[in-house]
Amino acid sequence: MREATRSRTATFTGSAPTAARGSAGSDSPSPPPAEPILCVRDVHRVYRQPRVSLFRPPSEVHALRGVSFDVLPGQRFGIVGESGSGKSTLLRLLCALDHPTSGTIEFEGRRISGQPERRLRFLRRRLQVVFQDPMSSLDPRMRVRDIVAEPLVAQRHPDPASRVREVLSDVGLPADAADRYPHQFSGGQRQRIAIARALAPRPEVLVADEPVSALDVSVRAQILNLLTDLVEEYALTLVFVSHELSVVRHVCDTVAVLRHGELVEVGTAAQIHDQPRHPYTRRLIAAIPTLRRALAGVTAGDLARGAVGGANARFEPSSAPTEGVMDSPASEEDQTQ
Ligand SMILES: Nc1ncnc2c1ncn2[C@@H]1O[C@H](COP(=O)(O)OP(=O)(O)OP(=O)(O)O)[C@@H](O)[C@H]1O
Repeated sequence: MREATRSRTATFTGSAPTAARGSAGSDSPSPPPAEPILCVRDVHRVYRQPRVSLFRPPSEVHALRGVSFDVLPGQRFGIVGESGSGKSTLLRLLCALDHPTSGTIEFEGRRISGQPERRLRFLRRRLQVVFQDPMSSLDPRMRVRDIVAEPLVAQRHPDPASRVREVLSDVGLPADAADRYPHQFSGGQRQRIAIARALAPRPEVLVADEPVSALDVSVRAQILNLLTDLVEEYALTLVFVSHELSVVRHVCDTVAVLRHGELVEVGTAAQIHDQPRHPYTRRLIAAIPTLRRALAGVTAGDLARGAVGGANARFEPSSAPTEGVMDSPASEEDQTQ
């Protein structure tokens, strides 16, 4: 059965260059292609449910079906798909929090799939995750200082306290935030804490799992802006998972479209948006309300270059990608001072 599925597998390599890496002049010889930082090959994940009663036979869910792609250093790689398409499953595999039923995943050429935890220590600092819901990802009994310091202590950082202060400032939180507990913050601020914790050990890869979808619409733009700024500042490789193509389009330079556990299309964000090849991608684009579609035509690169709305153009709440109404001003709640 696995073989039958494999034969339907398409292989993609996300090879779009990032804006950050820039392009050589037409006369210069092109630089050698970068080695992928993440390499996913023919990955399947089958969830097997044991028989729980005489009347309930064992069942299987084939959540990923032969997924293959590369993520290059510095790339902002978006994975988009509807609910149940396998995004969270794929994300857990990329972070080695779960392992494929078959296929391989490598981080800088070192296999991380199917490895015991003791062989994954090198990965834990270098790849960090921001989860969807900051309320459930932050321990309510711990002060922010200890939450953010956790990965630093694990790696025996020489001065966790000063690194905590530094990274809290990087995410726009006041210094006294360190003494408080997660419930004393707004949703947007809690996501800033989660981002601070992820960035504290200075990872090379940041994986973000629907990082704004649990947030109030009025603070989503602020968190997206913060993430894109920090990706630049920390020279991160970003893997960004979302069910909203318009969000992915804003944040990422490369987009992979996942449907029923298969990658149906991978391309530059502009290609996917302007010339989608797969009918499913076209349906995702058609599902973006018209105004959003026009705004989604503005690339993050345009914004960064100041080609739209001046040099300091930002995602505004009214243009921030969302499913819902986004025209309300940024809430006072998320002001950090
Ligand atoms: N632990 C599990 N046991 C059994 N089936 C699972 C498990 N986790 C996920 N699935 C199934 O695998 C498929 C893919 O689920 P997954 O959560 O990866 O999708 P998703 O795209 O992240 O969805 P959502 O956006 O709703 O979170 C679904 O059919 C889901 O029911």
